[in-house]
Amino acid sequence: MSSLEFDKVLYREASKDLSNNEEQLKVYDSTGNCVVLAGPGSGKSKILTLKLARILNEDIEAPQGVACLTYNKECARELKEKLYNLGIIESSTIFIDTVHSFCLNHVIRPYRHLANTNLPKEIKVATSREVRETMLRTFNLTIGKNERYTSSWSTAFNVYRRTFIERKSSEWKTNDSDIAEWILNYENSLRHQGLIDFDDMVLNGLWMIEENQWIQGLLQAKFPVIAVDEYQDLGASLDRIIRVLCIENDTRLLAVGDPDQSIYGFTGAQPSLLNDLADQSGVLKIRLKKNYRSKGNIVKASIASLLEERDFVSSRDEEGSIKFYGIRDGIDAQCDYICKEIIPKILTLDPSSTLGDIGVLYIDKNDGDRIAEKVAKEGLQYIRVDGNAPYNKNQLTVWIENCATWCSGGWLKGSPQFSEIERTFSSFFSNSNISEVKLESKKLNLFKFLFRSRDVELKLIDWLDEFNNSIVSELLDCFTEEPDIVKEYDKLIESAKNGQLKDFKVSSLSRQVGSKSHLNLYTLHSSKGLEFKYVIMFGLEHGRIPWLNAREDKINESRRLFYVGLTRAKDEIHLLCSGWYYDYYDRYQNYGPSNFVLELKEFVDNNL
Ligand SMILES: Nc1ncnc2c1ncn2[C@@H]1O[C@H](COP(=O)(O)OP(=O)(O)OP(=O)(O)O)[C@@H](O)[C@H]1O
Repeated sequence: MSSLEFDKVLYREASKDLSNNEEQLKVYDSTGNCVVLAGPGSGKSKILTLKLARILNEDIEAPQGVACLTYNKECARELKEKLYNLGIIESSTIFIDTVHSFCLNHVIRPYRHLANTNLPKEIKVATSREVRETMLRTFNLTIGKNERYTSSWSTAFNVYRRTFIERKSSEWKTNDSDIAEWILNYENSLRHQGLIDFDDMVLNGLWMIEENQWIQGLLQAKFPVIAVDEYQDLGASLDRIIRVLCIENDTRLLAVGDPDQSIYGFTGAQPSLLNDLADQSGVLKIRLKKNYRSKGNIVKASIASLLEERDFVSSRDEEGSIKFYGIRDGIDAQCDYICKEIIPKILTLDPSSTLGDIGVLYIDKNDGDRIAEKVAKEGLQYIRVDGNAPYNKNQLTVWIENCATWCSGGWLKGSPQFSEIERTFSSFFSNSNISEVKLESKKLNLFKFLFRSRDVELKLIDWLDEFNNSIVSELLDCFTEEPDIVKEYDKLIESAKNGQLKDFKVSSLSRQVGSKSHLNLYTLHSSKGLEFKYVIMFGLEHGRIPWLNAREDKINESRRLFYVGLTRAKDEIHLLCSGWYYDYYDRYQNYGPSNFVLELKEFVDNNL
């Protein structure tokens, strides 16, 4: 059997799963623009991957390809892995990456010389320090004459820039002329430094596409199909790009998303954009109704939390449970209760379960500090994803995680593939003057290191030490202009030496999600897309979720965030609150439990 035939058999096998779901089958058989609107756990990711596999095998022939746009690099990596499992190997005809990367690599870099833009000749991306400094300096020149710079100013700046994308419109100036002026000064200042930032990539990508029909034609010739995952989070610029290419032109669209899970308002994302796109003429709108993840009562309760009707039903027979705990004292007492009462009870009552089945979800990184401290005191190992986590994910740390995955068994499964690791490694040198011969010799060294380090039992710090000595220390020269990237790498090393990752093995670093022996600690935002048998949410106080005196759109977004947390659970939800918490000014306040919890409790008590 040829490898192509093998691929076809493999994805047909996988698509058998769809025979129990008429709506998924409609997506699978669609031939034109298709938008899938569906709730959590309904198989959006599954159908996106299967349909992409089918399109690649049946509808597209090299050198044409498919562009698949995702919310962030981690989503892109997950999608590549799922496609790989269906026999689809990344090649030059499959682009899977962020919208920023699409705009930079397929619009700005190739065509900016031929289009009318004010972008610098050499594209240099501003570091976060350069962005911060330029924002502050231009703020002081404009608004700062009368106001003090706070983080809410930078949020307002970003939301404005990402919402009012049409600079010729009257809205752009009139909505808030001070912020509009600040943005223009900021962008001019970046240009004087020969820099662009991430928003520039998407905005300029959009403007270039909109203003140049020949770019639309070239993109369509290269990528006759565009797929978008998590559409609800991708913001107004991406929405406009999709409309130009797929609604006003003939590029075929496959988009999946869930407006109820739109929780990134600060990126300019609005849940209405996806609903509106699905209603465009010529778009096949499909709603998936079965929830394969959560037991019945969890689906019912999560819908009730939205205060709106939804027709989702659980495909599971069992009921599932939602438990409420009013703890007298504040967040520390709740964390204590989780560690000493709830987790041991879960593990005792369900002996087949492990810490990896439990997700503890919270509002912010300070909650992460509180729970991590208590969990460590109890001697439990954990994975933590929030702003105070041992290190943040960036292109370098994610690449190191990938290398760790390869060493701890990935090499056997081809996941990740060495070619993927090698390609990212080469891309780090793209702005250096390294000769081909030298790069080849570095790649060989990388392969030798990874090959001799294939051992799941290796201590993480020993693996990192050797990796640093043989490969990474030299690689850091590529990031001299990106101190933030190096800072996160240093944090990773420090944490493996003396901090939270001290007793980790190399296998624990690699793709930590899904580790059986680690408790999962996540902010509600970072839990998106994940699922756990048991979900514990704490710190659910009024004033925290939602904020005190929040505007209606913010309250609605907080409600959706609460919904995202609830819908991560397969079997059981545990909700903790006390009413007490330390506010922004470090005052110990009691505004009572969150209304979201009170409303849900009433629903559960009366209906389930
Ligand atoms: N037709 C199907 N039959 C059986 N299981 C399915 C089917 N479709 C999806 N699933 C399973 O349901 C679970 C949820 O699927 P998936 O992750 O694709 O959902 P999702 O809609 O992307 O969820 P979320 O929006 O919460 O991230 C997965 O375990 C998946 O394998």
